[in-house]
Amino acid sequence: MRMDIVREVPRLKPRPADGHKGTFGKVCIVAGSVGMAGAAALAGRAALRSGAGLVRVATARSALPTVAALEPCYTTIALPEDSAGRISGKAIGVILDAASQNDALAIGPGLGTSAGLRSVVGTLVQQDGLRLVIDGDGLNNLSRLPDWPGKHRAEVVLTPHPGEMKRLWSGLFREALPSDRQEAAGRMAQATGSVVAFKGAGTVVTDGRRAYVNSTGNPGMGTAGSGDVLTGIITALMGQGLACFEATVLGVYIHGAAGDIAADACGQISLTATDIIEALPEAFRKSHKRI
Ligand SMILES: NC(=O)C1=CN([C@@H]2O[C@H](COP(=O)(O)OP(=O)(O)OC[C@H]3O[C@@H](n4cnc5c(N)ncnc54)[C@H](OP(=O)(O)O)[C@@H]3O)[C@@H](O)[C@H]2O)[C@@H](O)CC1
Ligand SMILES: Nc1ncnc2c1ncn2[C@@H]1O[C@H](COP(=O)(O)OP(=O)(O)O)[C@@H](O)[C@H]1O
Repeated sequence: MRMDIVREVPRLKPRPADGHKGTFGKVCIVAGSVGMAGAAALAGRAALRSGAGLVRVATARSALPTVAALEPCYTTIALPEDSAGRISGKAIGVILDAASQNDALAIGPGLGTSAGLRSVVGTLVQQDGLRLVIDGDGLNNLSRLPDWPGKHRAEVVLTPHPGEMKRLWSGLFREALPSDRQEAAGRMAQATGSVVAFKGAGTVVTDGRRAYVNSTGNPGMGTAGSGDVLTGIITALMGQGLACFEATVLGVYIHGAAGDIAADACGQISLTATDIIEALPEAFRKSHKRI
């Protein structure tokens, strides 16, 4: 597969002097469940540290007090839940309202999987004009909807790790996942009309035409919640007006750079996803010297 290799990482524009929180993007993150409130908080907090003007975290009603207590700077939206404390299919109306009121929406971190969640994700990908990041269990629910690429109208970014990629792949293709990561990501992007960030050492970002292979990051980032942080970063960059491919390239680069700064400070062994968020200010300042 031939794709143009992108080597330059995009940058955010300097902030206008009269900018305000409405200028820098409203984003909503649909995430979390009882037992995985942390995933929602990590994504929401990472979005704040990545420059979104307003961050809303929509989560299962029972998980909300925990999610809200973990960070005072985002607001929260309580969603109807099922008996296991996962967001239920009945939440779709509130989620569609949130989608129409925000510049970008993410769904997935810590959701769990269920028929109700599958129908929520399936409905979201069909929304014209929606800019949507799908991660974690959002991808696991999506992989059980084999006909979604033919129906999708939203601008979609998929951020699978190898386990999620395998599930997505077997849902769409009757063949094994190619061992070449760039080929796998490129074919997934072409078949689905999405931007794909195939995560791992040397994350590949592609829209099926262009490919970027990331050089930042380290094995210390193989730690619970690290990918939830990436979701928040990419969503915030989309909220600030970057196109899906550019936001994903910059997001993956900054996430790895923050992971490298965090590893310098506390070592790869002790590094946690929270440390990556704490290192985002330095990662942005190094790469955006004038902002
Ligand atoms: N604090 C919280 O609330 C947290 C909540 N979280 C939330 O949990 C949800 C489930 O996500 P998850 O990734 O833990 O489970 P899942 O999708 O079954 O994947 C595991 C499978 O994939 C594979 N695999 C993974 N990476 C691989 C790699 N690099 N290379 C190769 N294989 C790899 C792995 O294979 P194995 O190595 O075990 O053979 C295993 O089979 C999700 O919504 C997330 O947001 C988490 O973020 C944690 C913190
Ligand atoms: N060896 C590595 N080198 C660089 N980045 C890594 C490495 N291992 C993991 N990462 C990054 O850490 C993140 C892990 O995400 P993910 O597996 O989704 O974690 P979680 O589901 O726990 O949030 C990805 O962005 C991945 O690229």
